[in-house]
Amino acid sequence: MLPFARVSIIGLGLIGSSIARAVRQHMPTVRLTGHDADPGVRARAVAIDLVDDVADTPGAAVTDADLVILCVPVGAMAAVAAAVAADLPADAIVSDVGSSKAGVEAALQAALPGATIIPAHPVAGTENSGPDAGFATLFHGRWCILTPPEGAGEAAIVRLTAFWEGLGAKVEIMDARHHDLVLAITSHLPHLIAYTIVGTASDLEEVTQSEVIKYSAGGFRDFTRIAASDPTMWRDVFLANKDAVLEMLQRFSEDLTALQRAIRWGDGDALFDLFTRTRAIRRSIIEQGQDDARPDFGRSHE
Ligand SMILES: NC(=O)C1=CN([C@@H]2O[C@H](COP(=O)(O)OP(=O)(O)OC[C@H]3O[C@@H](n4cnc5c(N)ncnc54)[C@H](O)[C@@H]3O)[C@@H](O)[C@H]2O)C=CC1
Ligand SMILES: O=C(O)C(=O)Cc1ccc(O)cc1
Repeated sequence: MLPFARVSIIGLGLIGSSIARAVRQHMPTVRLTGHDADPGVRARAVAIDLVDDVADTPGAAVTDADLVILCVPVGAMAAVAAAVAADLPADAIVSDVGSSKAGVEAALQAALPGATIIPAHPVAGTENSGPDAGFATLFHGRWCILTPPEGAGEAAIVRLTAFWEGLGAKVEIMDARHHDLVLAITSHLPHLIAYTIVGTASDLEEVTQSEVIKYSAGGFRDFTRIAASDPTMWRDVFLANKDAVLEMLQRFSEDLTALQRAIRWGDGDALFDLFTRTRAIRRSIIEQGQDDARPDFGRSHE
């Protein structure tokens, strides 16, 4: 039996449209309703037949839903939750897909007192955005972390777990604060570093932009993919996960200073030891089959 019969998706960009496509593929009898604040996105959702109904308001999108998933930037979660509050069925489960969790959990609980709220984060995505960027296989074999608030009912957690597993994801349950610390080092800081290095390269006076583009082999090229990620989404993530990101940034700066010293003093052993340790980490990621460099990643569209 399907965990939900009527799913409402608010925010029809990369993640919302990927969920819609995955639901269509894996749970074809589910009735899908969607809403997006951008009229152009709503029109596109109708044109590509993304969902069964595109609602003009957030309230109209949730009136008969048994699962509502908020797929908007984390800074917009509070406003969207407030906008659906009056029309939310009493037995509906409200979830989200935000990349940071503690702040979103607090915002949803404040806007929707008494509602069943189970925040979630599918740790899968690309640097692209919008309804055309999504694809049905995005969540296949990827982790989706649920961060149920204290006292959340077991039945709701079980149903949301079944939903994400039905879309092909592997589910893990975690405390929201711990989630934010883990993701600060594995996702948020890498994005910050990519934004920085690409910004630094574009500000150089002695190296032209065309040289940077022309000679961007390997390393720099990979950074530019990450640094092409959505500005609104990532602005919101850094503001929302401020404490954990600053903590990780502090540690990173200390390690970078140590590396700077090793280079200055010609300490080849220190460099070699670090690079040997990091190579082993990459190899264990590949051994566990979690390598995003698989040929179809981010390119397959259903
Ligand atoms: N991009 C990625 O790789 C991943 C993103 N996430 C999270 O998923 C969420 C959505 O991200 P994407 O789908 O990538 O972004 P996106 O930019 O592709 O889509 C977001 C959509 O939300 C709409 N929107 C913004 N404010 C709204 C509001 N107040 N009411 C209704 N619609 C509104 C926008 O018009 C846009 O169509 C974010 O919270 C992000 O942190 C999670 C995992 C991966
Ligand atoms: O494109 C990439 O490499 C990503 O890292 C995608 C991504 C972005 C944000 C998330 O919260 C989860 C995954």
